[in-house]
Amino acid sequence: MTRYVGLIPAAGIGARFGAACPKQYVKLAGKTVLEHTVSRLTKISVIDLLLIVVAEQDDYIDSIYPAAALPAHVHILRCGGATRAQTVRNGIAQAQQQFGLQDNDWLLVHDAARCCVSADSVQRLLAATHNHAVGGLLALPVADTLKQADTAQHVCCTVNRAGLWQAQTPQMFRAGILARALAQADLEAITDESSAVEMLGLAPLLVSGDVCNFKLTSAQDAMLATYFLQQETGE
Ligand SMILES: Nc1ccn([C@@H]2O[C@H](COP(=O)(O)OP(=O)(O)OP(=O)(O)O)[C@@H](O)[C@H]2O)c(=O)n1
Ligand SMILES: C[C@](O)(CO)[C@H](O)COP(=O)(O)O
Repeated sequence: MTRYVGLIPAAGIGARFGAACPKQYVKLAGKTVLEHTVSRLTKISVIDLLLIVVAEQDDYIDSIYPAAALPAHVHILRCGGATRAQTVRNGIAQAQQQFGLQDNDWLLVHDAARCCVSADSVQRLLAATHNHAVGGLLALPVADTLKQADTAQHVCCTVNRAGLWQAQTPQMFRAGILARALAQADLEAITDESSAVEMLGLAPLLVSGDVCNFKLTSAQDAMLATYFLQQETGE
């Protein structure tokens, strides 16, 4: 039977965020970013295995999730890599060995840093892709006019935004396709799963996401994320 497996890359250092700890461990609306993200994905009932991939030397995770604190289908893997793509590749490899991840299983890769993802948007992705030959990702059509900057940060041209989308996560692919794509890709160069799959000559489906599913990247994002999180908890 095909499984739906969630994989949360949570091994970054949050350099652009600039906090004293990696941004996935920053507290917003009473819980860490990671706890919010995990809580949202555990609400997706079709996901029957959820893997949190942290850095091998992660000093934070055990205090947040003491051994018995996680639901039975949620597991922590200490195999994060130097890049996000390496973290995902390492997580897939360990999932194959430790949890019998099969090529036909669906894998939903979701950034720990996207802690405001809505269950509705994940359900839209699941509904749109569960019979799709390749898989797909949540994304937003570009709404602003886009400028290409020169080295002096002056406008050198305006980019035609027609047909341009901003990729979000989850990005959902059959485990076999994604494993093959990541085995062939330059893991220092790609910044999402879809780009590796595209390099196989495949065309992932774009599924409309939500503006609240933005990625916590710099410190100024914390206020907006807190706002969205408080809407959810009604605080
Ligand atoms: N080697 C890495 C780098 C990133 N990530 C994860 O990938 C997601 C998106 O990456 P990004 O926003 O770039 O996070 P950081 O790499 O931590 O941020 P920065 O680039 O500012 O250091 C985050 O949840 C991050 O924890 C990861 O698992 N392994
Ligand atoms: C995967 C991603 O969130 C899609 O927009 C984005 O590519 C991650 O980029 P980052 O530089 O690792 O944050």
